[in-house]
Amino acid sequence: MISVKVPASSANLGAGFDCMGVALKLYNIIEVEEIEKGLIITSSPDDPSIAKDENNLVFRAMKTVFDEVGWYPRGLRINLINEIPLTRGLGSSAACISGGIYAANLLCGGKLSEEEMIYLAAKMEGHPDNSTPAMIGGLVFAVLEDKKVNYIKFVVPARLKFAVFIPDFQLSTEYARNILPKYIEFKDAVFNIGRATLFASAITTGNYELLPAATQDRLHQPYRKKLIPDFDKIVNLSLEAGAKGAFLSGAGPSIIALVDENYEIFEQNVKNALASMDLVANWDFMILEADNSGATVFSVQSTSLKR
Ligand SMILES: Nc1ncnc2c1ncn2[C@@H]1O[C@H](COP(=O)(O)OP(=O)(O)O)[C@@H](O)[C@H]1O
Ligand SMILES: N[C@@H](CCOP(=O)(O)O)C(=O)O
Repeated sequence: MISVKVPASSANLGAGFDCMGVALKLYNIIEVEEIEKGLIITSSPDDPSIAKDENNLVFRAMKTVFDEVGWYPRGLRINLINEIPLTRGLGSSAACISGGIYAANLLCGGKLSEEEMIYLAAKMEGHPDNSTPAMIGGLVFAVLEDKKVNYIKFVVPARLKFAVFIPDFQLSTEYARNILPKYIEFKDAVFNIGRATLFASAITTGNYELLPAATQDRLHQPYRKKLIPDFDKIVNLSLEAGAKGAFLSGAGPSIIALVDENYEIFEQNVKNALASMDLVANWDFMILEADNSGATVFSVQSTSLKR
């Protein structure tokens, strides 16, 4: 059996719609093994929205690898141990896709290169901003091209923390993409290019004072925040408590605030405020570090059946 550990991820990071994302230290584990025949899928905690047949996202990701390399297991057992909350903007689907591709590649003897896996994952997800950090870790700047992903991975220092606010309701990425406008104004495109460029420079040079300005967005948040009660309240709370920027995580509904080494004071202030605020949803709160490793093998026992 092969066990693969794959991180959550937060995409967009403010202005970098579909091209920036970071892996986070919150993990799903995918255990796979070749069996004589059939497909057995188990999941814990169990969730009715997780398919247990060929529609399962991890299985579908694995199948893209088998189709690509022309090797198929006789049968397959998949066990999913999930820590990443579903449909909350923390890359649960990217974790399934990148982790499934990574596990399938191990099962078939490592026929695909890392670049090929990154491309297959981004193609399946439709954008590379979650799938690439889920695969290789770090904070990634990535563009999906015709046949490859062009990307740069930045190894995130431990002093930068990610304060994650997770509400008790879901928002599917598909839905949150469909409500975006087909066209945007030229000035909004200019606004975002400036902020995304500033973010890339500020984060890689450690100029965190620029992050509140660099994480502003006009491409997706103005439209999506209407679907997220409390969005402005949580963002303002974070900024008042000293965050270096606060924004929607991926398509939402989770919100992320960037915090530096003063995170313990930030954490205390936020927890106190959350307890007394009048909010529509219940918001879970946790402080995470970036994961700089991506999908990794947890353990390998025997891999596939003898042929
Ligand atoms: N652990 C899992 N196992 C199987 N499918 C999953 C798992 N996690 C997420 N999914 C699939 O991904 C969907 C959520 O994807 P999406 O709407 O993109 O949200 P997210 O922001 O969490 O990636 C779920 O409805 C489910 O179909
Ligand atoms: N760039 C995408 C990112 C979606 O991330 P998810 O974690 O919400 O699936 C978008 O904003 O649609």
